[in-house]
Amino acid sequence: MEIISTYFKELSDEQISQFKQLEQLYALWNAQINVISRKDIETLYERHVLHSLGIAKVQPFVPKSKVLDVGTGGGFPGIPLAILFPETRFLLVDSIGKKIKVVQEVAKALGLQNVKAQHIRAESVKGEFDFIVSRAVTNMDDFVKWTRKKVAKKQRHELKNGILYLKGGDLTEELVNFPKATTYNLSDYFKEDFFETKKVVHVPLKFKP
Ligand SMILES: C[S@@+](CC[C@H](N)C(=O)[O-])C[C@H]1O[C@@H](n2cnc3c(N)ncnc32)[C@H](O)[C@@H]1O
Repeated sequence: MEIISTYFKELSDEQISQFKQLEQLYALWNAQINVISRKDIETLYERHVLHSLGIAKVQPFVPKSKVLDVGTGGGFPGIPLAILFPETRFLLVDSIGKKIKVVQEVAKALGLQNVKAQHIRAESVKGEFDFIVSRAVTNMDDFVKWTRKKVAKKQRHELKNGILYLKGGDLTEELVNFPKATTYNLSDYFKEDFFETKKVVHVPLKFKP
């Protein structure tokens, strides 16, 4: 847990308590429904929580903004971001119902009022969002097809509305169709080896009615 307060120094007592509770909650739920690999539970704070919060280093969310997490699995990156940004509204979706059940239980146990979790395929989600976040779901071509009509018109952040995707490795080929994409290295923010190849990709998307 210390790793989180090292990189995020302004946490309230409530946020610290919520981050602390994650270890127990995921140990409990992961034993019933495998949402993260068993060995990853030991590195939960580095590889799941801090990794998710990499998005916040690239673009902090402002109050009243709306964020969609596509293919959230057990709640990553959506749950850590929802703790960090209690005034942003998060919709976490996944096509597997039992994973959404875990997300709902975790959000309830933490008392997160700003999280809704829905069992639905990304393609069927209705609504408009400032940003669509994700990790480990699909390639950028498909992801853009799923999400391009879900971007809000009103611009409230420094970065243009669109996608903030946690990815790793060499993305040259994957991003060839997205000349406006910008890649941010998480190693610029976090010193742990795990982040050496990890990135946040920002793809601005125009509002489409
Ligand atoms: C590898 S897991 C990643 C989970 C989580 N984002 C993480 O990083 O821990 C991929 C998740 O995407 C979900 N998924 C795949 N295609 C989807 C779609 N079209 N709509 C919603 N969820 C989808 C899967 O059910 C699965 O839970």
